[in-house]
Amino acid sequence: MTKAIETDRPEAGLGDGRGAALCADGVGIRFGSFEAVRDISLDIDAGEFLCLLGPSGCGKSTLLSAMAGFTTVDSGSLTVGGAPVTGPDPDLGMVFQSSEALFDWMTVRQNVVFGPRMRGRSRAVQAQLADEYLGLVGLRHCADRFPGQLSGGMRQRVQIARVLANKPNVVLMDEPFGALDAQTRQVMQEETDRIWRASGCTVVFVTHDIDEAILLADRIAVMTAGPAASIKSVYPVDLPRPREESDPAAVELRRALRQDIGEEVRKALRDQGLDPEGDAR
Ligand SMILES: Nc1ncnc2c1ncn2[C@@H]1O[C@H](COP(=O)(O)OP(=O)(O)OP(=O)(O)O)[C@@H](O)[C@H]1O
Repeated sequence: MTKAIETDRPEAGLGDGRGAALCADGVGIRFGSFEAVRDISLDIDAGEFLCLLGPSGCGKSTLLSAMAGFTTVDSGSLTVGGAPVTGPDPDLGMVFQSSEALFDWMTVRQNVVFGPRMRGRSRAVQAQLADEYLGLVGLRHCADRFPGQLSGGMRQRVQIARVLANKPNVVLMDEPFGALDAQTRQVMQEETDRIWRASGCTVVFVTHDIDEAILLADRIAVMTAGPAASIKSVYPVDLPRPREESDPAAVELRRALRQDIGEEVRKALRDQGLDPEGDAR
């Protein structure tokens, strides 16, 4: 008799990790009387890596949080694979800046398989997922350690593995490497490029760092200064991967982005009553 073998096929409604298109159409978000973002429209292709750049406080995290279903939109719509975002969903994975998002009392392996375990996957499937995704982020040897026993960069890798173990079609990353030292950050950027190419999912990545965006993105969307922030411009990044900072096209793109974002930062400072040109006089 042939014994049925449980495969790792996603149950209905969950992602297959292959990427899904994400569409923001006229999105507006308010916090009481404060209008954070206004009329944001973005079409992100399945499997695309999009970076969101903009001045501090413009609304990048707010927009990402709405994409993740944590914040409701007041106008317009957000869809993933054509279906409206109505709340948090394992198909939309979120990687936070702080690795405090990990469960300190669980081992690395238990953290990684938390989502599949909650959805009742068998122990065999959980073991397979832990092995696959800890392997992808290079941490198989740390499976039995606790998050407190890992470095900041390793904890961020565990967060990424935990999100990918849900096989999301879209991964949202909110300044995931902002708290890391420069060397670890560089390694994590290279790892992210490799992991994203291996997984095939759609990524929306918020960062302050222009070089990080040029290294990772297929396209870079620049937001205006808030309040009522919107998308100012979108730059395609037509550079071969892995990317070199010294590539003349990267140098030119960096210059254009610095100028574009610099205008918005100066505008934000003026709105706060500061005079950004004052020091130069
Ligand atoms: N829950 C909230 N209640 C009220 N205002 C909020 C709330 N969350 C965010 N804001 C405001 O919305 C604006 C956008 O904030 P957000 O954190 O999205 O900006 P950001 O671009 O991600 O900032 P940073 O780059 O500094 O992380 C800010 O003015 C912020 O004070």
